[in-house]
Amino acid sequence: MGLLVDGVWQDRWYETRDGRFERESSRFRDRVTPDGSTGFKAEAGRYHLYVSLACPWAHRTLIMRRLKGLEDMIGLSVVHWIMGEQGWTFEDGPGVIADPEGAGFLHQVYARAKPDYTGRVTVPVLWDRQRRTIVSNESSEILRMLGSAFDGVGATPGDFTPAALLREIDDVNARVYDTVNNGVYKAGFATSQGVYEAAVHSLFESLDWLEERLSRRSFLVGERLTEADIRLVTTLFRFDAVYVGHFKCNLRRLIDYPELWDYARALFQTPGIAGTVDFDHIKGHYYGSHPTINPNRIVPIGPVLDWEAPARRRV
Ligand SMILES: N[C@@H](CCC(=O)N[C@@H](CS)C(=O)NCC(=O)O)C(=O)O
Repeated sequence: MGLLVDGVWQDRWYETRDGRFERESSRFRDRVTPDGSTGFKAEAGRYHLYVSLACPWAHRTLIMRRLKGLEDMIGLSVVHWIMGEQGWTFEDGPGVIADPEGAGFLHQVYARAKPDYTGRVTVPVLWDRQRRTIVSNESSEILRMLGSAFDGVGATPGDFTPAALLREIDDVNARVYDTVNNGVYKAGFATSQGVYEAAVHSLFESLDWLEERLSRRSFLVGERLTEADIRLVTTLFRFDAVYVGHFKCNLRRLIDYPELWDYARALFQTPGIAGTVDFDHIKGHYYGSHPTINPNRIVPIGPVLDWEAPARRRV
């Protein structure tokens, strides 16, 4: 694990300030648009997505690529689940899909885009084959692009951010991002008791709030699947397998929340989504890549969860 400094890889663990993990903001923030006014026009075959199947941020973009039927239009590379001294790699293994240009490490893809890049080397990455650069490495923005930019060139119809619901989607996303998606990391990477406890309390207050919300409705916003659901569920998929144990988010498990558990299964069973979930990469990554938390890298066998058990909700 490390980062690039002026294009040179340095092996370094996350630094915390007062015991607090602070997520660095993404550096590549361009946009693909239907008309190409940003310099990145939506075209079939032009873009390539780099993901880790372990990573909840990358997972959202993979789900959107699937739901919008973009698999033939946007290429895919999948890194190895272990993030070691060289960061993400393309070392061969089940489920790994190599870089089409033969990079061994993801940091080489970043350096290809910007030879003097300084910053963390994260997934997901949306790569432009034509301009040979990174369009974006910010999952929330890649998600929006995949959700609509390719509609004029053959994407599957379906709007996951309808204008009438956008304000509410953004509001739910903001709380879910801070306390749930990133909340589990704040708890897991905390290096002081107080910081850990505060993160866990905020996380479970939000899960209680989501449980209550889902007792009155099938999905987070409106009576349909929206981007807000896609953003929440990647954390729920990982919750009992990883966050309860490895990140010590153990006040309750996902399966202790009847509505959230039903909701997570309904999304899992939505055509196409189960194929994006890889519990071997998920467990192998977290338990194997964080030596300060799990120095012996032993991967627990359980929990045994029945993701195929019928859900009351239907997407
Ligand atoms: N804000 C970014 C965060 C992405 C992120 O942190 N990804 C993690 C994997 S779950 C990563 O690649 N970390 C490598 C590192 O921080 O060095 C996004 O949402 O796209």
